[in-house]
Amino acid sequence: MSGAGFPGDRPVPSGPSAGTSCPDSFAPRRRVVSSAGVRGESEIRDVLHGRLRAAVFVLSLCFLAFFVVNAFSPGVLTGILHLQGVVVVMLMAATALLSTGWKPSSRRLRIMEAVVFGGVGVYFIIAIYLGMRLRLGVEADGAWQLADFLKSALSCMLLIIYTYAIFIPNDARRAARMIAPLALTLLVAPSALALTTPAFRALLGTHPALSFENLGEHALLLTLAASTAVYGAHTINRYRAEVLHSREMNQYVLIRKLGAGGMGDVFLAEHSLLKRPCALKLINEKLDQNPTALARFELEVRATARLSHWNTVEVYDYGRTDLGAFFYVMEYLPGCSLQELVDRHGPLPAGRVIYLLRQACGALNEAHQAGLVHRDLKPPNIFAAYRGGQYDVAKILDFGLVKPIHDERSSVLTLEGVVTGSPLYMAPELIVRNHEPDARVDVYGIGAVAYYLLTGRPPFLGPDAMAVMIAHARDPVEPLSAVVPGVPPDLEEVVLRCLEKDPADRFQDVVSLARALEACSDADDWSAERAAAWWRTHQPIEAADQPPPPPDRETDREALDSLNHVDFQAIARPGPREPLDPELTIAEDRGHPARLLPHGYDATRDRSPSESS
Ligand SMILES: Nc1ncnc2c1ncn2[C@@H]1O[C@H](COP(=O)(O)OP(=O)(O)OP(=O)(O)O)[C@@H](O)[C@H]1O
Repeated sequence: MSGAGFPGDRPVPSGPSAGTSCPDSFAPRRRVVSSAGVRGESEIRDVLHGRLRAAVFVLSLCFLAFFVVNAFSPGVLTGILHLQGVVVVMLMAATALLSTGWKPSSRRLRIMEAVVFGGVGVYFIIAIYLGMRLRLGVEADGAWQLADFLKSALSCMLLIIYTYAIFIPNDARRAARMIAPLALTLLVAPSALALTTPAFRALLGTHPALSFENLGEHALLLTLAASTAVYGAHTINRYRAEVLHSREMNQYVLIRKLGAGGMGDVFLAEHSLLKRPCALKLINEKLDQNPTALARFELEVRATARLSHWNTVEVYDYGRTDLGAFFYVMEYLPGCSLQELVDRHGPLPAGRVIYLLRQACGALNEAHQAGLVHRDLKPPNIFAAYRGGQYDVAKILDFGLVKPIHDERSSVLTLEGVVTGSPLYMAPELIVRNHEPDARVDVYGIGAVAYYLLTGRPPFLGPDAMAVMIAHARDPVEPLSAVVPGVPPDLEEVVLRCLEKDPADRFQDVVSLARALEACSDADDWSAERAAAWWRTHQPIEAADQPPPPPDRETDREALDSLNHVDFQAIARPGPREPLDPELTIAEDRGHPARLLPHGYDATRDRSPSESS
């Protein structure tokens, strides 16, 4: 047991001065490598490259067909024919270029896409303008010819719009940004003609062929086509995203969903090469569009990655999927959160609370020494995990609200509403803002979590979030022994001191809090052995979450022998990958064993404190 009051056999800072006297000991030992993003980027590029090539090829065939038909039709302007010929040659050249080994960046591909479709739009403006002027000159049935011409121009434009929507991968917003100007090109030429040609103006709205009802119908059709094209692009994009999310995310294979939080879904996943299980948190699509939420997400990842304490969840990686969704990967924690532990088994005995929270203090001490305050400590954010062959290893996660103590920028980032964090466990100074939040906010958080673990309810309850927050700021907390008889007085005193309204009246840091917990009479009442016995009887950890068995030496030797006969060329040229089959469920496909914790677990089961000990 360390002098700072933190249990566990891992190297942890051993005193209040650990961080300040030797800041290097808190230097980041892990680095977040966003390799996933790198691979995702090349995948996006490849998808875009192939799709753009197909789109340009289809367009060049369509334009070639019209060029051939027009070349043999009388009455087509030579100027338009020449222009069409130029467009055909350019589209074919672009198809040929995209079919060579040339590997442009995504940005260049997007520029090329804009040039191709923008060029087609410009061609349409010129061709429609010239074509309309030509037909206007025909004396007898000019207006009817003009209307027919507009109708066929409309059909061609619909073909182009749908080609764009089907082939080019886009989200709805980007699809709209490209499709709307394409659709509007149909309005540009008639508007220009109306401005420059009085004869056309005279026909507009008066001649039955150019009546406003007729033109309005065209406009309606165009608007509907453009809207369905945008919606279609969005749907294709989302369906593809769902298929990808359901199976693979860069180099991670998703096995099953672990749960969902405020920022997004969490999946049990496996690195495809390392075969290491991990938890992958995928940020919500809605938040994806929100720069503040994204900044908060990155802050969460970076803040956690700066910490190296055994009782802080380890971050392995972060990046973006090929569709641009953010995710990060952390160590997978077999076990459950303290919230789930109390939900399933009722309030915890004093010794176990002390055992878990002293470890949490160790992790927080490192964060505080590094200038970070968690600010959102709550039972769901602390895990009782099975790690390194030990049970009840406390792990702090979700550093989403971590705030560097003197970082103005990040304090703004956490301000998405009036206050951030869970109202049930929130320190008064976060609500009243009469005091700059510092590490003592987390001392309050630990006290509130301890209150919940010992009594099964948070320190303050109320009809809504505001009522609870006001209670934190104003009302005296009900003594724990009044809620649950039998809470040891010394532990109750520690918890109530953590929950003092004025930070000056609390423990001034988590080191003194850990020492006070260690000094409680029940501190030695729980141990690694007791934890192991409890988990075995109450909630066995599945074999899938146990360390893998030692390797079979015979198999190893065979594997080594086989290395002498490796077909390196085959490795350099991997065969085609099996297509994704959205019908398969992830778990079935992976042949993964059943869940660690069954869904629909009866929360009222095993509720008595005695049973949970
Ligand atoms: N590293 C992990 N290992 C195992 N399970 C995890 C891990 N991280 C999260 N989970 C589980 O995934 C679910 C969602 O976690 P998450 O942290 O997003 O929830 P939350 O704390 O409610 O989120 P938030 O604080 O953003 O509102 C929870 O049930 C949690 O138990």
